[in-house]
Amino acid sequence: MKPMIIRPGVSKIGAVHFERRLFDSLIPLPNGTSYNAYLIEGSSKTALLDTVDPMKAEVLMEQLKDVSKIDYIIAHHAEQDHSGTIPMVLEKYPNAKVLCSQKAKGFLMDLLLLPEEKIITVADGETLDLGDKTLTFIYAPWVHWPETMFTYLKEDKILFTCDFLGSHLATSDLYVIDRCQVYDAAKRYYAEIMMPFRSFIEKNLDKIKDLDIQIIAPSHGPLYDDPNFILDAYKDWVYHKPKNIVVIPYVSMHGSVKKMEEYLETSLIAKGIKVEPFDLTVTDTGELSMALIDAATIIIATPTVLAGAHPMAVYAAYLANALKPKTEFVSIIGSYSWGSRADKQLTEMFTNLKAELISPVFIKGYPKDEDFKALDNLSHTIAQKHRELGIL
Ligand SMILES: Cc1cc2nc3c(=O)[nH]c(=O)nc-3n(C[C@H](O)[C@H](O)[C@H](O)COP(=O)(O)O)c2cc1C
Repeated sequence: MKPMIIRPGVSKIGAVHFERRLFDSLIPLPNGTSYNAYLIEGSSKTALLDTVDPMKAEVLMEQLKDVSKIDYIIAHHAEQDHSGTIPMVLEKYPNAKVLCSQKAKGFLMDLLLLPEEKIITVADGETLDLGDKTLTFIYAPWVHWPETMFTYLKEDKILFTCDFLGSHLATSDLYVIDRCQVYDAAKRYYAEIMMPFRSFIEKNLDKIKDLDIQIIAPSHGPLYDDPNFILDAYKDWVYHKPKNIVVIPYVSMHGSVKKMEEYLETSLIAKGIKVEPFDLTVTDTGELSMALIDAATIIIATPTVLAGAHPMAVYAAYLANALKPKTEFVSIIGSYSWGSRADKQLTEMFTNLKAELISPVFIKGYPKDEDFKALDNLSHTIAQKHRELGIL
């Protein structure tokens, strides 16, 4: 892909990775992704903002073919999808210096084996003069690593936010065109990457609130020429209370737990509650993570396997606990035949959640009348809790 001009002297380069389907050997990428780098050519100095994943190094090097000098490589974040091609760029431009936060210096040396003398650290708020363009570095710790920083380009009112506010979305569009598509991709990205750092996101949103921003340029996905589109979405995901939604990740081997889940689902819907069930055997973890953003209640549903919860239910509980959603209530439903510690095992996993535990419903075998009554009670309790929270 050819460089795309954002403003005179400012272009988006980097690579769009349409065919990639898994990130960090962990995160499904239904829409591919991109590694956005930016070239800022001032009247006296030239800066390259981030690089690309080494898988796409040749795309970046081709774009730099006619760029005669780079004075600075700004490394916003040491993760290799942005920093991994720095060594190759340094080989082409041996006089270039890498500018990064104090914390990033060690990471870049550890991860990429960059020589110390190539790196200059910048302080929070420090500026860099490129001639007719001025960069201000803004430390933004924990979105999503501790060393992350943003760059603000004063003359053009562009904020480069690296992973923050980005989306895993491969598109040839420079800016957001299809808002629904980008909203979904950005929400998925927030859920999987940013949600565990909600308190830091609040601080970082606060830090940039007085900047005059015309364009937000993240390191993944299209740029925002209407910054409020993504800022308002983040405010909703981060600050607003959870919604009247129960997410039920479930797994069933022979139908007992499935029957319990269906019964509970019907009972909750009848009370005016939205239910989002996820059959864990076929669930895209990104879809589940997105659902967790807004869910007031999470119910994990599992059979007993080797005295504990089904491994897929363990994974769902682990994920919910690791992502730290705003969820207010959690519970477990499940089935066993001779003995189980699955409910205890799962409830003990929710160490990060500030959620109230509603008594689990754990039954023997296939559900019977008294078990349906217990599920009705559970649904009644959830409705009451949602009412008290003011969301039902
Ligand atoms: C591989 C396997 C291991 C099981 N291990 C246990 C166990 O350790 N303790 C127990 O009480 N039941 C155990 N069970 C029985 C199931 O938990 C029980 O039949 C439950 O009702 C299954 O729910 P489902 O129909 O939703 O799969 C096991 C069943 C299977 C297939």
